[in-house]
Amino acid sequence: MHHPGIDLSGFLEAHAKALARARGDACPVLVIWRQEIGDVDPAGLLGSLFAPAVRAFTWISPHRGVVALGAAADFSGSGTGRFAAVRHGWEKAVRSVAAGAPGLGATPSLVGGFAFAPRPGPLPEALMWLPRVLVSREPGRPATLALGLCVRPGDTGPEEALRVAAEAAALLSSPATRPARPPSRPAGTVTEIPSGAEWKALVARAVEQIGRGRFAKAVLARQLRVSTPRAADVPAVLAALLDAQPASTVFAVAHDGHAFLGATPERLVGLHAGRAESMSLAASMPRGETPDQDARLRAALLADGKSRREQTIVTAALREAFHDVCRHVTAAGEPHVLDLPGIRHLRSHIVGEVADPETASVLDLVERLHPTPAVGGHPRAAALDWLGEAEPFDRGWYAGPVGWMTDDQEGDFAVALRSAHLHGDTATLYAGCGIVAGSDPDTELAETWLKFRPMLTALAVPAAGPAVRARPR
Ligand SMILES: C=C(O[C@H]1C=CC=C(C(=O)O)[C@@H]1O)C(=O)O
Repeated sequence: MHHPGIDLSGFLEAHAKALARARGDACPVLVIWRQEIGDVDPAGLLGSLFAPAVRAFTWISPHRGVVALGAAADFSGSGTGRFAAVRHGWEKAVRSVAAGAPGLGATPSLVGGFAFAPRPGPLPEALMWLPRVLVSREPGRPATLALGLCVRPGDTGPEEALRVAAEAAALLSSPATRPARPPSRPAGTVTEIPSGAEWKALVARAVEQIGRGRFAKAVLARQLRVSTPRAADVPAVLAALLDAQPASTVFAVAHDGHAFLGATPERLVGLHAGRAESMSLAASMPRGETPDQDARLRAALLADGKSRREQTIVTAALREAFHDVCRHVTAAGEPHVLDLPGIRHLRSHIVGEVADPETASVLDLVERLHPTPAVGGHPRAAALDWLGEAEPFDRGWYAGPVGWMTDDQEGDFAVALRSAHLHGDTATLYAGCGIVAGSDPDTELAETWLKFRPMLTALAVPAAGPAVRARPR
């Protein structure tokens, strides 16, 4: 890996100006220093990112890699206003930011995400932050480095800036090798919450509620709690996910001794140069064992009326939300099949131009879209109400928005699916299934195992055990 050194004098100059301003105005000033650093692969830095008690972030999609270390300033919020609170907090902060290299302003500044529901859990219900060190790269372009720092009126000199620069230098000079996969180890105990039988009964209850007209679709989730002999190695799990799921977005948030990570195929929304993009992803089918069987299952998914209805509900909701804030909305009526290792889904794209790019914020789009009927249900309120009664756990950050944004309120958020929450020696995995009229409890239960499997494999939990062996259809 070859990269130009950090422009320390430029960063220190920006810091000195910010310090003068902080003293003059008697209030803190944020500094963001950006520069191009050439040929640096964010995924190659994962091995040095996840030290205990350090805030860290990863978001690596086929179109952008972002890794970040430490936090210079947090932006949070609570309750139903949490998205707007982060948006306004960041808007206000940006007005007084002292930024170097403004030409690189379209690169990520804030990273983080949101819990599924507006409720605090082990991780906050909303947490976006300005990292101390952020490396970002789009394929075919040089990587950029962003250094973040909060300068306070009482600061005496550049010590903190020098520490940030040293953290960046240490990260960039870390060996650019992906960590080795962890050796397979005994699973310890695996607990299903709720049990397979109980969850199937809930699926049947959802179908009954649908029959009574309470809602048309609800995405019912369950947990797998895996306790392992020792804490999982986050970089190794991420490396395994990157290897196995190249078409997905591999993400991780480490905060306060908790890590939440996964490899999701679903993009919630991206806003770039005034163009908003989302996807309608729903309905699942396993991959075949042979090319012939695989082709048959693929055709069966496209032809399956129940699957098509399940996905159409998502497309319609996205289209409606896009029409509220965008013009020239295009949403393909016919879905494509997204083939992933072990599983496939129906997918279609929704694109629009935001009506007012000057005032648009990706967080406004996130707020409007989340939770889509791919993870909540339809109608939204009725489905969420029932899920709140039915699911015997809090979803935490599972199925919530996780991503990044720029100084200009553009950015990209994925839906945190195929994910796990790691704390100590416990990994809590999540999987949910869209239930509509005609859903079959046995098939849905088998589908949860298809969705758990990539994370179980990445955690090196042996694929034995009666439940893990269960195969659908
Ligand atoms: C809710 C999940 O998947 C969603 C995305 C694609 C297909 C889905 C399904 O077939 O039910 C779900 O709507 C999950 O993976 O936990």
